[in-house]
Amino acid sequence: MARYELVKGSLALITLTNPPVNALSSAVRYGITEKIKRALGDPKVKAVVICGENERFCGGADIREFAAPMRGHSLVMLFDDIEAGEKPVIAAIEGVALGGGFELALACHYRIAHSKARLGLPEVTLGLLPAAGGTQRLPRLIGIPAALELITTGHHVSAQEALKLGMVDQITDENACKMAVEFALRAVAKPLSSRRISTLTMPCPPNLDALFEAVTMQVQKKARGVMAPLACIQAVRAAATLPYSKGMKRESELMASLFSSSQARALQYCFFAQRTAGKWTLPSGAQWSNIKPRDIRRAAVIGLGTMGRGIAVSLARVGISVIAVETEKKLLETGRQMVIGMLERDAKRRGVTASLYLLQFTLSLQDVKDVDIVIEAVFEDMSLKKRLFRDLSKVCRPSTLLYTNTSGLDVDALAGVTDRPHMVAGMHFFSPAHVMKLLEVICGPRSSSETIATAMSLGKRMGKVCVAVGNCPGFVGNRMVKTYTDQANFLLEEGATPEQVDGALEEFGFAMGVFRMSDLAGLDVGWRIRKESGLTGPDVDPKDPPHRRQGHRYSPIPDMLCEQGRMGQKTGCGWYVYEKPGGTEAKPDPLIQKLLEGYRVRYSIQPRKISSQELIERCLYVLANEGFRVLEDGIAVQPEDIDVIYLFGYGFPRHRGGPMFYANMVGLGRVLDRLEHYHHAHPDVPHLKPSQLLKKLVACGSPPIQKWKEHIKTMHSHL
Ligand SMILES: CC/C=C\C=C\CC(=O)SCCNC(=O)CCNC(=O)[C@H](O)C(C)(C)COP(=O)(O)OP(=O)(O)OC[C@H]1O[C@@H](n2cnc3c(N)ncnc32)[C@H](O)[C@@H]1OP(=O)(O)O
Repeated sequence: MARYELVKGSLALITLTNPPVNALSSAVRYGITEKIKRALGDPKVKAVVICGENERFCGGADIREFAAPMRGHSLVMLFDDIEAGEKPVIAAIEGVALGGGFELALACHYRIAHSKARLGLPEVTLGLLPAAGGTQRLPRLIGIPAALELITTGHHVSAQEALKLGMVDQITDENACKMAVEFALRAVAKPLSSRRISTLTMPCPPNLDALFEAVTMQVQKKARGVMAPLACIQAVRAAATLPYSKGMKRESELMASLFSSSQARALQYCFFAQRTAGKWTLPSGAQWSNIKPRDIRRAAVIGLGTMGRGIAVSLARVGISVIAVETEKKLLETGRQMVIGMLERDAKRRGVTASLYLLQFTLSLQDVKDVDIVIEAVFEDMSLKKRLFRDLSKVCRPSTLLYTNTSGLDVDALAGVTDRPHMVAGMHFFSPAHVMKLLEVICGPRSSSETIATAMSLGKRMGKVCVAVGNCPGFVGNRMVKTYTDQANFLLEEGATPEQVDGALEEFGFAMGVFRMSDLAGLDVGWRIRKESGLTGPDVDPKDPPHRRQGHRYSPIPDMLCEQGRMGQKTGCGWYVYEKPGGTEAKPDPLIQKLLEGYRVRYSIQPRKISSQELIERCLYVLANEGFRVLEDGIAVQPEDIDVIYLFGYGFPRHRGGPMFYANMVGLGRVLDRLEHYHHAHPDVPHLKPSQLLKKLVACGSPPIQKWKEHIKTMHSHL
């Protein structure tokens, strides 16, 4: 796990050998400890270089080992030994030096980095803090403000930034290891005392209290209820106010309070869930590792509304040429200006040149005949989309893949009108498409493995987190979210206010509660969908009373708001009132209170005080319950896929892990009990009825989430 070589007769080269990222597993820690002892004890050795195999220094501690208490060799002791040693030790950083990997580099006397390397202390993103001296050494090296920023955000920095901040001593475009060897031989004669970071005097700014207070407020605002960033601040404060050894003790105590916390477990689950979701499998046996995606160079985007523009930008900024099609000159010109503006702003932010030459705008569908793929992003109207897909069949060359950006319509119905149903699938982007990370790739029953592989690979190229899902109304995300918003509406009927429901959800960790979010997105979006599905408007069965549809409970309150022109932020009022149309500061609206009171009187509903616990349970357990149905219906393959969709597409708080992980943390037995209780109280809400899979898992003793897949396997897959 660590290789030892004697180079040029007097230099020990220690190479970490734990692919793919040379994580500091217990075996690697043992390996380095042994090799360092050998090098420091060998009189022939005058200097030491530490590097990583496969041009990757080290990705930090082995996160998989965090599932159990840490055993084996201590990194803290190893790093103290390296730093205190009388021979210069040089870290040769290629690829990444992250977490424990960067702490290892901080314990060395010099750091040489390749110009493409990235460095950082991302522990906070895993619910932890850098507990191998990172919170004590980094502020001594680069100052408290810069260290606080890096440690509380977990941001990685480039080698160039690292050099500017003083995190590394040199950067090179050549092989960093070779460079470090030459450097080491020169360093032999130099004194080491000023190179031991733990002994350096802390550069303390005069307004220390104000600085820590400001950072604490910033962190609390950005990550409400999240423990790790606050613990990081306390650890850096210890570095600022205590001697090194006492600071280390504080660092270790704070780490102990985080290590087994539910937040740390959730955040580490998210790390692996994201990687698990990328490894898609289809029932045919086709999977990410055995199907070659097509190489995409030319794409067409049909429709230059909000979604189409974002998709065009996402494609062009990764070097794909885009033909954007609109039906009217005015719409085309507006779209063109918006896309160019977005690309230019994006390029300026990234310090690159906007690739405007990749864009072509046209009113003629004929112009897309030679593209590799088409992404349709027209209005959410099935007959319009079918017409377009028929036309695309005629216009496009036979090898062109066709994707729809529908947010919930039947992908197979669209495939069915084309001459190439196996080359049609869904690519459901989230708005704004050039910003939001999630891409649901919808696999229709006839979509070929290559069509799916190409969408997944293209999404990845665009920087998206891609999840392959099956074809059903709303797919995974929107199918589930309906149950959540329905509960929120029912809770209003029963006595809650929008601000109470939102308050509970925001306290739970959502950046925005359901009603604020609906005001931001526009209430008309859901209204149009409800009208199309016959839940409101002229197609409603006249025998249905306003609060029942198709035999189930229905809340007409959102429709009532739309009928009054309350479409959300854009009209200056929705569930809240805003200072002006387009305003963003939500204030409770007495008119909404009146509307709710009138509604309750009309339907003889006795309002009651509803606890935050009930608000959370009703909204979130029903969400997980639908997630279990999604799994049993074979629309998602594994709970990780659902959680990734919710983390990246719906703002589910990461420190709660996603709806399925959250249900698992609460305890499946408890979720089942509460759902039974609520379903008993509301028998006309089928979504509250516990799903078969939830019951099955509870009956099997509530296995850990990673094992649920074994209980789903026998069910029918739509993927
Ligand atoms: C007393 C306690 C003392 C010390 C405590 C130290 C705390 C830490 O060090 S916590 C770990 C901090 N490090 C990180 O957070 C880095 C996490 N990894 C990454 O950010 C990325 O993986 C990457 C290193 C930047 C590489 O990215 P990429 O090239 O895109 O590859 P991936 O697909 O992400 O990863 C490949 C493969 O490696 C697995 N992996 C990555 N890092 C770790 C790790 N630190 N521990 C265990 N496994 C790791 C990752 O899951 C992938 O595995 P698959 O099986 O292929 O999914």
